[in-house]
Amino acid sequence: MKIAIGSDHGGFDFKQLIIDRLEKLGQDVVDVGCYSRESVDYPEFADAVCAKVRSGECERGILICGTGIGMSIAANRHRDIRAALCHESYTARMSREHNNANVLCLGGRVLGVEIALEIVTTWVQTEFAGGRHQRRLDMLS
Ligand SMILES: O=C(CO)[C@H](O)[C@H](O)[C@H](O)COP(=O)(O)O
Repeated sequence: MKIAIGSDHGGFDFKQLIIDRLEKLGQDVVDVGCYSRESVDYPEFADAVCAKVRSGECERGILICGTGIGMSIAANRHRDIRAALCHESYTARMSREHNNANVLCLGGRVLGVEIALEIVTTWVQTEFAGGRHQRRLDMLS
């Protein structure tokens, strides 16, 4: 699967670790930045990742900022983007099974590295369950 990933400075350190994990899982990663710890503005990177998902170039996206909140607010402003801010694996699994989340948001300043990598692994490996959940998603659009 092709996954777009982006962060601001608050998520920059996690981004490379997550890219490494995604590549180990056999995923194809498109990194839209940022590329240093210099202060930047999260909406720019949320927009870049969401554009790649909406265009179909990437199947899913991952966004990391300090808390994950700014990225999730920004991502969910885009039509057809279902962004899930996750702090543990159960929510990450449900965001895929029930919500067909196509963007995962994480907080680089609030999560431990191992928890973040576990969330990413679960989210990437979980499929949408469909059925009654599709009916509910249809109601959103
Ligand atoms: O948007 C956020 C919070 O909702 C992100 O966590 C940002 O990373 C954070 O606001 C950046 O803060 P900074 O003081 O400019 O480093």
